[in-house]
Amino acid sequence: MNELLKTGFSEMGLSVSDAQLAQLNDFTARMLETNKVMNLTGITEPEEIATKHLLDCASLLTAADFSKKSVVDVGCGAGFPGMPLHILCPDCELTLLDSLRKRILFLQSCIDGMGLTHIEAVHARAEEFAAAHREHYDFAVSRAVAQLNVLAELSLPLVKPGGMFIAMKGRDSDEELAAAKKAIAALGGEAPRVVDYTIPHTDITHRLVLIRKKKPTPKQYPRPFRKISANPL
Ligand SMILES: C[S@@+](CC[C@H](N)C(=O)[O-])C[C@H]1O[C@@H](n2cnc3c(N)ncnc32)[C@H](O)[C@@H]1O
Repeated sequence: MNELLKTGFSEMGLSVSDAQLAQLNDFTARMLETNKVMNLTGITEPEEIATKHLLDCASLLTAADFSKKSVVDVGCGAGFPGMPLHILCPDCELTLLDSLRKRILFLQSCIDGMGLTHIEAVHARAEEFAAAHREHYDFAVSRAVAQLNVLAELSLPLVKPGGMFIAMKGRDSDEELAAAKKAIAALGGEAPRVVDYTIPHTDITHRLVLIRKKKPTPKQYPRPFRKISANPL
């Protein structure tokens, strides 16, 4: 796995230390061990973890500078993209957020066991977390959580004006983006900028959707989840 990661990061223009590689391995081992008793990931081959999880998530670092910035990972699941992002950029202030308690307990055990700092794992629904953390973060990031019009209402309220929401999507997301245009504008976001990338060592092309927040989100958002899903913006 280390050779794949080293050459992959180098292809992406990212530098990674031996200590960071060891941490990525440590996190992977903890995830696979816990995955035996808890559903964390369907990807269990080390090579696939390297490409489809670790290198994929590292693509965020090619699009923005997270150093010393506050970042929330909305719907982080087993820690993606947040954990690799934080291991590769340890001075970002990261909040891992998920509505499933057992995944947050797993992540807390990784934070404690690996001695990580500048990172917290929070059990909450994003739309409820916004009540106390509205416009608090420089960045929100998210992968594989919801359609963009719904995800924007979960994520953009957490971002400061001038900050950015980055959604990790597939390359086939043109229609989804078009359908989210109105929602993004209503929530205070600028029109998205899209960056497509191919994950090193694969022929998989994914997409970063970068949404700059230009003005505060109106107070009526986010709505309770039943309203968001029944009547998406
Ligand atoms: C398919 S998983 C994706 C996990 C991870 N982001 C990844 O790419 O591997 C979606 C995660 O989003 C979480 N989730 C869904 N809706 C949420 C919400 N409103 N607030 C917080 N977490 C949410 C779920 O509990 C689940 O862990």
